[in-house]
Order: sequence, then C-alpha cells, then structure tokens
Amino acid sequence: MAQKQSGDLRHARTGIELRPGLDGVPATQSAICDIDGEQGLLTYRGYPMQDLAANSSFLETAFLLIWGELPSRDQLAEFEHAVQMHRRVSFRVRDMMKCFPASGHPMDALQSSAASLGLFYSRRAIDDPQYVYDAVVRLIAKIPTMVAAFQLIRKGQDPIQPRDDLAYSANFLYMLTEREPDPLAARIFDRCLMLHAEHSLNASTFSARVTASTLTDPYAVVASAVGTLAGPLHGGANEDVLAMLEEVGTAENAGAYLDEAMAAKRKIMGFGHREYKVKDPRAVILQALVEEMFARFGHDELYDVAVAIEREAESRLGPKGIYPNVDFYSGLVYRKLGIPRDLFTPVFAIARVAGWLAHWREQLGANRIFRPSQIYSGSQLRAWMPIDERVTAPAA
Ligand SMILES: CC(=O)SCCNC(=O)CCNC(=O)[C@H](O)C(C)(C)COP(=O)(O)OP(=O)(O)OC[C@H]1O[C@@H](n2cnc3c(N)ncnc32)[C@H](O)[C@@H]1OP(=O)(O)O
Ligand SMILES: O=C([O-])CC(=O)C(=O)O
Repeated sequence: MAQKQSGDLRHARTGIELRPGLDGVPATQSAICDIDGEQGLLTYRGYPMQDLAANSSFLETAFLLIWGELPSRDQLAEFEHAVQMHRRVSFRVRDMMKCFPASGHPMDALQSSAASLGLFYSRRAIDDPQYVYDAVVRLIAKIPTMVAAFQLIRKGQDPIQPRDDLAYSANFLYMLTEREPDPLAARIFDRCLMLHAEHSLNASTFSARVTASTLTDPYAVVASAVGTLAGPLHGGANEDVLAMLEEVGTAENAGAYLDEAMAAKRKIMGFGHREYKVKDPRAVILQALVEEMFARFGHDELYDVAVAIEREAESRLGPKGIYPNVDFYSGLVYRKLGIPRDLFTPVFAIARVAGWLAHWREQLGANRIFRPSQIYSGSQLRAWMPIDERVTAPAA
C-alpha cells in the first residue's frame, strides 16, 4: 500500500492546505450526532447514547435520528407497523441472490441487493415526503431480510419469510438462525443496533452524503455507503478482530502478539479512532453487553483474550490515545448469538442504515454537490508522442 500523503502541501492557486483524510476539516453542518472524543461522549439528536441504549429500541432510535424527535406512541406504532409490512423482498431479488457465488462476501451481496432495490421503485421523487418515508421504511425493513436471505441461500437453503409476530430484532435473528431467539438475546441485539446506528461523518456516512448530493436515489446512497463500510479500516474491522482473537488464542499470548504486530507496523484491529482519544463509549457499553450475554448463555474464552489485549495495549498504545473502538467487543456478542463472523459487518449495516438515511434527508434539506479540489502532482504540459517514438512503457 502507498505511503500516506504528508501534510503541509498547499493548493497552487488557492493556497489552501491539504489535509490528508480530511482530518479535522468540517465538510458539512449536521444536527444528527455529536461526539466529544476527549471525554468519550456520544449523543444522537442531543440524547446521550447510554440513555438510548438503556431505554429505547432500534426502531425508535432510527425514527429519532431520521426525523429529529422521539416519536409519540402513535407515530412509533405506525412506523413499526410500516416496517413490519415491508420486510419481505421480491422473489426477483431472492432469485438474483441465488446467482451470487456462495463463496462471495456477504457485504458484496448486500451492496448489490441494496442497489437492486432502486430497480423496483421510481427514482426521481426525492422531493416527495411520501416517497422519502416509503424509502426509509423499505430500506430499514428489507436490509435485514436480505442479509438473512443470503446466509440461507449460500448454505443451499431457501430463505425463510419474516414472522409478523416477532419484533424487528427478534425477527432478524429468527430469519438468520431459523430459531426464535431468547428474549434477552433479542434485546441485547437490539441494543447493539442502537449503538451502531449513527456516528457523525464517518467514512460510510460521508460516502452516503456525497452520493446523496448528486440527487440520486436513496438505494444508490445506501449501496455506496455499504461498500464503504465494508473496508477493514471501517466497519470491516469487527470481523478482523475475531480473527485476531482466535490467532492470539490465549490471554498469556496477548503482550507478545502486540509487540510483534507493532514491530511489524501492523495495526491492531478494533483499536484507534479519528475522533476518540479515550475508549469509545460504545465499546464500554458493548463490553457490558458481552458480560450480560455470557452471564446468561455461558462464557467464551475469547473474551479473556480480548480483555488481555486491552490491558496489554494500555501501556503500548494508550500514550498515543489509541483505545478500543466500537468494533472491538461487538463480535463477541454476535458470536454468542450464533451470527457467523463474515456477517458481523452486514449486521453493522443493518444498524447504520438509520444514520445514512438521516444524513440523506439532511443533505437534501440544504444540498450542494460535493466537489472538493485536489493538489495536482502529475506531469506538466507535454507534447503528444506518436506510438512508434515511445521508448519506454510507463511503469506499472
Ligand atoms: C466503525 C469504525 O470504523 S471504528 C474503526 C475501525 N477500524 C479499525 O479498528 C482498524 C484499526 N484502526 C485504524 O486503522 C485507525 O485507528 C483508524 C482508521 C480507525 C483511524 O485512522 P487515522 O485517524 O487516520 O489514524 P492513523 O491511521 O493515521 O494513525 C495515527 C497513528 O496511530 C497509529 N495507529 C492508529 N490506529 C492503530 C492501531 N489500531 N494499532 C496500532 N497503531 C495504530 C498509526 O500507526 C499512526 O502512528 P504513527 O503516527 O506513528 O504513524
Ligand atoms: O466515526 C468513525 O470514523 C468510525 C466509527 O466509529 C463509526 O462509523 O461508527
């Protein structure tokens, strides 16, 4: 991989400084989510994350994020009912998924199936509040169904239909595992979704806003965000954390593993954050949820490995402000729920679609197309070279 660009470069004509990765550069104004990375505080629409995770539900939190206020009892009932009515996906989408290679990554399957929804619904009605409401409902309702469907299809089975008597999270776990989940497991999963629902201008949300700013349809917005979330520096890290815990194997190996990884300049997955200089507040809650899961459903020795890595990392990475992020403990909850490792990031997407849609609406409310500039570092003006006069092929 190429070296990251160094700072202190300025645009030749405007004099504006290049900030690689847009570090610290405000790229939009938003009223959706606030992060205090020094204190480890996270709020959605002004409500502390801890209060929402303790008292709300994923659908209620999604409503808050997208429409700005907590719903009334009637509004919530209407929203929950609408989502329930739109959980099914067309047989055409299921048949398309049957043509996907079973060995493909479920994030690629999700990105393709989310994009395919745009084929079914009109594209040019984004000014119509009913179109917006319907698109929000469809995406929140259908993404879990598509994630569960690909899981069964790749095992050679037919997807199972959603169950109308089950609430949002319980229904997803049922469609995935073909068993009605324990109510505590379903509640813990619902809390995980709330914790992952939104996080200001992270890479996938930025991607969603850039796509939204072209006035394309919301299915393309979500599909582009899913593709961005998949990368290992972003949502994809939750899958890699589990691989790391398995590789480390025992708590005693944690220190040596960290020393070796750092000497080889490898990043520790599930650690570090552009915004947080302390432990991610979501990781604190997720760790408590892991313990709640294990107290009820049995211990997992990989948790001891995770705790040892966090302890050993304190002296090695803590001085640089590098602590566990949201991806560090989530996989241990999902593993206990019977979710396969390569579905951890699709599960993240099930939650984050709420944040993406909130940003889609906000972007459309005061839209200007994203079109930043660049600092050109290529050749200066050159004379055309006829093919027979070219002496060397350009380096790969
Ligand atoms: C849902 C989410 O997206 S949460 C993040 C999930 N991603 C991960 O867990 C992957 C591991 N973490 C990382 O790659 C980074 O910390 C990111 C991508 C999250 C943030 O990246 P940035 O803000 O650009 O920080 P950057 O990568 O420049 O790192 C700054 C310094 O900290 C070090 N660092 C950052 N994260 C880590 C890590 N996980 N392990 C070891 N060192 C790290 C870098 O090597 C760099 O050191 P240097 O200054 O000596 O070169
Ligand atoms: O905010 C970020 O850059 C990444 C993150 O934690 C998230 O998207 O939840």
